[in-house]
Amino acid sequence: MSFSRSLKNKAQTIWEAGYHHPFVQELGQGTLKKERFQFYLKQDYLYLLDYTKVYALGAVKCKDEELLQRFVEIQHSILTTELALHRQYMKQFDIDFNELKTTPTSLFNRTYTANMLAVGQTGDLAEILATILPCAWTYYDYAMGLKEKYADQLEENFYKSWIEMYANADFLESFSWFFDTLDTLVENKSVIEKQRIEAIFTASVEFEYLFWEMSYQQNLGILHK
Ligand SMILES: Cc1ncc(C[n+]2csc(CCO)c2C)c(N)n1
Repeated sequence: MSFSRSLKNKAQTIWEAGYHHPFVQELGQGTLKKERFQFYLKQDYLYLLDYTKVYALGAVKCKDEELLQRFVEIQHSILTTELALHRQYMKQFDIDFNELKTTPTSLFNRTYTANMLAVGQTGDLAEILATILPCAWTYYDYAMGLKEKYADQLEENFYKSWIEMYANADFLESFSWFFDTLDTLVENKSVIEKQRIEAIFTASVEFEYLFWEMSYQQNLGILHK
């Protein structure tokens, strides 16, 4: 198995814990409390705006035109397609879009994006790919798992469009690009450098787990009750 494809196995314990987190499982069953999803939606919107900036930092470091195109394309698709679905859900929940301007970004959310932005600033392209890859990969993996596990309940599930957006086969094509690009970028790296990349990847998988936990607890930070 190639270096990039084996990264999931390196983070297996926390990867599986994320899938079994009550937020994820209840989303799959359609039983997740609306307040928890509302909290998630607002925090995730704020998260995604920062997340797209990591692609911009990657774009600055691209020496190859095709790579540059990809970074900018993915950034654009998040800013359009993915955020559009979030806005649609906000409408269903009567969340005024302007509310986002006064919603504090939770302490943990800031920690996660600050970590990715730091890798974006100081890392090379392989490290940048390693920090952003778990975001796309865990979502695809979890959404595919939920779609299959709760197939007989999917039609009545309030969160069906969320699951279907992330269990989208189009992602597969982008994954082969992610995997192949990362494998090429690590070709001449030492064992120590590769270990650093694995640690960056695993940290993002852990951050993803904690994002579910934060949303389930609706935890803005220790000073907010
Ligand atoms: C906390 C958090 N992590 C990951 C995603 C999912 N996601 C973000 S961008 C993207 C597409 C390509 O990178 C996907 C699948 C999210 N919404 N929120």
